[in-house]
Amino acid sequence: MGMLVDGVWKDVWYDTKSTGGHFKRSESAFRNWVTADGAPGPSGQGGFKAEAGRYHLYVSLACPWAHRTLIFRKLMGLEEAISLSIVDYHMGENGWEFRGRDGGTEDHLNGADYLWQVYVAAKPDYSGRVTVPVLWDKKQNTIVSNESAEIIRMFNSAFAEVGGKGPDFYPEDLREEIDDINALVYDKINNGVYKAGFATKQDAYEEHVTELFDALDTVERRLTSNRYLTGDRLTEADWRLFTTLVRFDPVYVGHFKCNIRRIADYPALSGYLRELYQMPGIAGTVNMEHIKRHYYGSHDTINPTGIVPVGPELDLDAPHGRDRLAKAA
Ligand SMILES: N[C@@H](CCC(=O)N[C@@H](CS)C(=O)NCC(=O)O)C(=O)O
Repeated sequence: MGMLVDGVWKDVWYDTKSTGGHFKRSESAFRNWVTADGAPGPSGQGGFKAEAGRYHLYVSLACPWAHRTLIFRKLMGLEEAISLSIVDYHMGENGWEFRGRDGGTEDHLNGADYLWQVYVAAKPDYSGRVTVPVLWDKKQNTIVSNESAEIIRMFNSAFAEVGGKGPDFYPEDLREEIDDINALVYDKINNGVYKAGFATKQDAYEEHVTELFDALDTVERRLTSNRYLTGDRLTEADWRLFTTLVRFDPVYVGHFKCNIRRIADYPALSGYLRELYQMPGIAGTVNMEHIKRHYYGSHDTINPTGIVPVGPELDLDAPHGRDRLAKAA
């Protein structure tokens, strides 16, 4: 674990001293958008037109943020159009690295050993964290974006004319509702598990773990009468929640001490998790070995022995029982 300072790699853990034991996530630095015609998107520079074969995605199979982008690449039929490299599950003193073992790959494109080298190739004096996912442009040899929330919107809509297919997961008429639910889910659940798990003071941990479970209770109530978060249509809000839920019982309950309840204890959330997992193509994006080995093996300050627990037994293929709620539109 570390970061780049003026293009030089430094092995440092997150600073929680200056924030009273609270983990504060940094803003993503590369915020350009691929668009259908290459016009600038909501932020950054223009010039990134959607073209088949032009873009490359770097992911970790362990990471919930990168997992979103892998799901959208799959659901929008972009596997041929957007090539992929997968970092090793272990993140050590050099940060994310390419080792080509157990489902991880080499860096097919830039030939890097470490992901930080890809960031330096894009911006030689880059300072900041080196995170996955990364969307790389082979034409301009640079990083388009390292913000998963924005990459999934690009995959959702920019590639329709170059082979992208699939439903619209961010439909006009639901945008306000999706944005509202995303705000809660991001702050209290997706990032909430990290705020609990990376806290270094008891009161900081307790504050975030309590907020996390309040938010899970809210979402459970919503999913008791709604098939999906915004009603009967599956949207990006659901996929954003899914990548945290699927990691919850195997990792966050133990490793991040998010153990007030398990997802298995929530009837609606656990059925909903199984329904999403069982949708075509999704199980193939979930690699439980990478997920467990990464978290338990890479955070020395939390789990110094690196021992990976054997359990829990999970059966994500069990019937989900969600059919009794409204059918997907
Ligand atoms: N805002 C980013 C966050 C990505 C992120 O934090 N990824 C983690 C892996 S789960 C990472 O690469 N962390 C390395 C680090 O912070 O040094 C996004 O959603 O794309």
